[in-house]
Amino acid sequence: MSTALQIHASGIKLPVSLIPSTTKQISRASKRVGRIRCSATTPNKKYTIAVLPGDGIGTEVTPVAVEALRLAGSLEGIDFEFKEMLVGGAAYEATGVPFPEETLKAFLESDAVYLGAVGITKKMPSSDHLPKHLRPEVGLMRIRRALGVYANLRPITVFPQLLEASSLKRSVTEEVDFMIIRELAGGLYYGKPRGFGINEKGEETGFCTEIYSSSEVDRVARIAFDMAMERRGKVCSVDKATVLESSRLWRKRVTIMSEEYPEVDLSHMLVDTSGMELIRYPKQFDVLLTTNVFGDILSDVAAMITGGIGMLPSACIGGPGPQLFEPVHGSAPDIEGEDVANPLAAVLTAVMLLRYGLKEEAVAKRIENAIFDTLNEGFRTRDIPTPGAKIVGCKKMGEEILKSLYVRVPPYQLN
Ligand SMILES: NC(=O)C1=CN([C@@H]2O[C@H](COP(=O)(O)OP(=O)(O)OC[C@H]3O[C@@H](n4cnc5c(N)ncnc54)[C@H](O)[C@@H]3O)[C@@H](O)[C@H]2O)C=CC1
Ligand SMILES: CC(C)CC(=O)C(=O)O
Ligand SMILES: [Mg+2]
Repeated sequence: MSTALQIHASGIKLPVSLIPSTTKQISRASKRVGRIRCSATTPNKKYTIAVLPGDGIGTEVTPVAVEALRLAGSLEGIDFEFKEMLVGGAAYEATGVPFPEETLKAFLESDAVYLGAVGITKKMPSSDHLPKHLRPEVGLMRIRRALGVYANLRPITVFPQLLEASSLKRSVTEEVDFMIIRELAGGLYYGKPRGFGINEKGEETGFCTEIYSSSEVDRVARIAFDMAMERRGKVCSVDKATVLESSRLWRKRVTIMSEEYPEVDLSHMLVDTSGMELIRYPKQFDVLLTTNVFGDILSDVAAMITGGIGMLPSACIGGPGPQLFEPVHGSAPDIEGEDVANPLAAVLTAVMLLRYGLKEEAVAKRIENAIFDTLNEGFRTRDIPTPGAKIVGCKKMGEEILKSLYVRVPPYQLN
């Protein structure tokens, strides 16, 4: 079905006058399109979301997620206020620091924080000339710290439409569905001492410290065990306990925690083996719990099961206030500005914001269904090609998701 389209401020085209903000508008639109089925009422709930597009493709994929949230929310009687803020290289350029005070203040008034990506860009292809505290990535690390989030949920879910998009065989990837839980607030990325020095031979050295305390391990392990209870009851804890003291403590605390969860089957795996097992037989995993650095690396490996890094969303949870939601990918300077980035990781991140942050499952389901439907219609970005697919850009993919939300919603998916 074709609908007139209007260019929204974000550059994404929305179906004209199908931008419902009131019940009347929705029912008018519904009559015109004839296929809209929704349970919208006058907006009765309002959420404020701090939105930080960041750098590179972060600025391209974030508007898609925002428009999906706005539209799906309005269909469920939820009104979002989006407060756009600076972070990373964009913030450094405008304010001289990658994490400005105003951005932090905005967090305190928000119900959730959404971040696109930070990092190097075509304009700033390296940040090596900057002191560490001014690098774009430090903006993100500070945000995670400021929000007190310590568990990063990275679901590895294979869409059946994308089985041919993976570099792995269908028989390996089919029906894979597991959750990587990456410790996010400690370990190698934050440990002290760290820095540069000169050794006894007069050579330059660089050093970092991986340090975990028992409480840091316990709190993230609890999230993993609780999640396993809701899923298939298995936790695989990944470490390098044969070599690292920090991993020995990790393994000990996870084992102690497992005593509180007799229904959960706990196993331990060394990180190098886990890299291999993720590619050999990923179906064995249900919840994969691991440290900050191992989780960072293994989730990019696991991305290839799903088709690519453009498919992985994440939720950073556990903090006392608003939680943080960010796609797993970075600023991708190699494709920045070309309108080819895959926005699905960003939109799936919006789903996680709704599900884990705001507990608005109905809206989350609407967006999830719209993604499913868009893939069913054959639309793909170029990073996830499948035979016979229609390869489209980032904006067009966004428009198709919005159309799925409005127009193509299969009846079985809604009330
Ligand atoms: N959460 C964050 O903000 C993250 C930031 N970074 C930063 O991003 C910058 C670039 O790092 P890279 O190693 O290049 O990692 P990257 O994730 O930005 O890109 C890796 C590769 O995946 C592709 N890719 C990434 N996202 C994609 C998408 N949505 N659609 C299609 N293709 C996609 C890129 O084109 C590139 O070839 C660095 O400054 C890094 O520190 C990296 C990872 C996460
Ligand atoms: C700034 C980096 C630690 C970001 C990253 O690679 C990630 O969180 O996956
Ligand atoms: Mg990473």
